[in-house]
Amino acid sequence: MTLITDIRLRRVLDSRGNATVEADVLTESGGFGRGKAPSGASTGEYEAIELPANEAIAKAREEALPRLIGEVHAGNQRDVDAALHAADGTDDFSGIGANSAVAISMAAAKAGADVLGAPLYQHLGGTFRGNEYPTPLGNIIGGGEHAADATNIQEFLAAPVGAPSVEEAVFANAAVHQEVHDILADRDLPAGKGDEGAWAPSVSDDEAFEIMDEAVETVADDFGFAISFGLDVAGAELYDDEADGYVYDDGVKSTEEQIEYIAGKVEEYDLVYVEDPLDENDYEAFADLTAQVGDQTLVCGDDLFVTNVERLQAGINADAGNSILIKPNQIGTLTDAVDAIELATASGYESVVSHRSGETEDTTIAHLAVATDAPFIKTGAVGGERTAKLNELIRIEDNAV
Ligand SMILES: C=C(OP(=O)(O)O)C(=O)O
Ligand SMILES: [Mg+2]
Repeated sequence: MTLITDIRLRRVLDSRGNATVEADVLTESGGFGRGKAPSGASTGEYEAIELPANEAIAKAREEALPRLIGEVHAGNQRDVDAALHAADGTDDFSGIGANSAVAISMAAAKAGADVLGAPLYQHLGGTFRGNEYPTPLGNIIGGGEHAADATNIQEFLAAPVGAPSVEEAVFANAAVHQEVHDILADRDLPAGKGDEGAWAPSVSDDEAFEIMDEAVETVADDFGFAISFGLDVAGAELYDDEADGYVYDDGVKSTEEQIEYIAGKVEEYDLVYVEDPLDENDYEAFADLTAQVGDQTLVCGDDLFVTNVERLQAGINADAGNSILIKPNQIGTLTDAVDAIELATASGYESVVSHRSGETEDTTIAHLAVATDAPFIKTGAVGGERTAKLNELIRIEDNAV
């Protein structure tokens, strides 16, 4: 029933206005699924390779489609993804492009779910999955590679840890976003938005910490539950080999100073989440910070682990971090992403399923987070390509998909 009978690939727009790959998968019994590849800006050095959309489409048509159409069942996700790897023939999807691979992988999963008549999260997670919903981490203030002339730290993320439901959590994050707008207006600080819809004011990181703290407290009082906050430092973007340290507007921090700085902020603001606080090649520094604050906060590897089981295993061996960011396009297929989540869970690491800064209206990651019982999902706070996932989570919670 789920035998793949056709795959169509096309170029569509992402949220930055760049071209990305959209895949349609059709099955023998009329099942249909559509997936779109997102795209990063602060990409990790070890990520799977995204090709220009036209090139990725041409390569996938030539190499992958003959191995999938009439050959593989969309309901067997591991077979679909193994065929994508075989068609690619490299370690990093540079043959057909991770953008073609992930679009086809997600489209096949949706086609499989369509034939089964089940929601995607049910197809991916099975009937024995847990009944947890992820807490959404909402990007509220940001800079780094996502906005010019703004904070050095890439993302200040609201974390509504006390929310009684996904719906309340999503609305709390939107309220924090609005509250920050009001605080910025009171301080006469004009702000545009970065790639993910976060405010991108020209303020110091210290001022951004203060503003976040004030905003989450105000909204927590209004909503009546705890809201904390966290960071994506995107440390690899700040680290500079020549400077031998982390380059901030107000000076360079050595690795030891960076560890001390982040540990200090975890204490001062009770941060619940710190992503990529250090460079993507520095397992040792991650381990040092984790030893200091890992019992208080999630120390999450994004560019460090790139959703890759080998890099995650190296981190587990080194006690580096205690959680992993999961971005399916960073590794190329849903199977690889789920393998990383399973290794993380088995090793006591938490998984945080994530969007990219360049996004589409695709909602697969909302389903993946629920399917795998991920405790957090990072998918913005506002903006159509972000609310596509947030609203889908609300629907999943409401049994309305
Ligand atoms: C979402 C992120 O940004 P990008 O997609 O640019 O890597 C991130 O760094 O976590
Ligand atoms: Mg990151």
